[in-house]
Amino acid sequence: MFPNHIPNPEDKTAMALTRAAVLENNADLGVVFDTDVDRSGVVDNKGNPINGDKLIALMSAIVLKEHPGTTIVTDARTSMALTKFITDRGGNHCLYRVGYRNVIDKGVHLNEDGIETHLMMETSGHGALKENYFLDDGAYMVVKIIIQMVRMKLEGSDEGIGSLIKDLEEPLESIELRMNIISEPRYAKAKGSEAIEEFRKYIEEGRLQGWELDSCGDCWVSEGCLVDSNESPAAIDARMYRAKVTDEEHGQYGWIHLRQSIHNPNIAVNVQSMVPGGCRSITKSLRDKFLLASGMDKVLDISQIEKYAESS
Ligand SMILES: O=P(O)(O)OC[C@H]1O[C@H](O)[C@H](O)[C@@H](O)[C@@H]1O
Repeated sequence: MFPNHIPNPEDKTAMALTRAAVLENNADLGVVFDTDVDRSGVVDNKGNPINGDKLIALMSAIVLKEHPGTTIVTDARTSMALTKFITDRGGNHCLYRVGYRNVIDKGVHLNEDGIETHLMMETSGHGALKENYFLDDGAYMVVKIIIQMVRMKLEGSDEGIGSLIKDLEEPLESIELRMNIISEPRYAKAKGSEAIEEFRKYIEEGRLQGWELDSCGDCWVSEGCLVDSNESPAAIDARMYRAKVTDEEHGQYGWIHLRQSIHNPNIAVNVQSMVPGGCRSITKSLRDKFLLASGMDKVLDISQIEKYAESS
């Protein structure tokens, strides 16, 4: 396909062109890799793109058939629906820090602690399996998918691989915004870290009503699993916290995740909501009750937040 699109399973054009090729050729599967083949995405025989959360769900469905009850580690940008998908199949979902190394290392440590963890995947398409020596390996993921696809065909099913995730709901709303750190480059990391810690403090002090630092069972998204007795954790490369957002009417209807970008002097804000307008109201609260209230708007360029909060 190259050079028709950039090699990236998160890229809409890459997925759309692969979808078109699958439909045109009546193919069983389309595959998208990044340049070094550690990230992957696929397209099923009906042309449905399977990347991000959907790829994690597909791999979870396959791995949970082979290893019932296994723990699956992902980064904390996955949907509430993915957690439900995994737990409905008897799995345990460990939400962890963004960055594929963090996600894979967490799986290694959980296994060392006797918590059987067969799959570690990031929404970016990075993924590793215990059986493949925890290697970050997109090609191995796709081989597993092809084997499952052939198995289904041999069993007489023409439904295609996408049928394994047909009950995965999609978040109604999902956004990512960025706030540049206003600072000389050499101070940007420290300022970013300060902003994220302030965010945590505001939530812990209950200044954002209905917001609570997110956990999954015994795990804290920010710190990793409490059961993890790893004595020499890697230095924290970027600070990040996810908060679940609830109200009386809906219970938990969304979450917000703030983190220092791994590559750039900015803060990434991810928000998901299961109710209409939820992302906007969460963004407004972030602006009014945290960024403006704490004075962090002087340290961060909040123009994207303003624009989204005021859009209709
Ligand atoms: O922090 P960002 O710029 O959004 O990048 C985040 C990404 O950084 C790297 O590319 C890592 O390989 C990914 O695992 C991670 O998801």
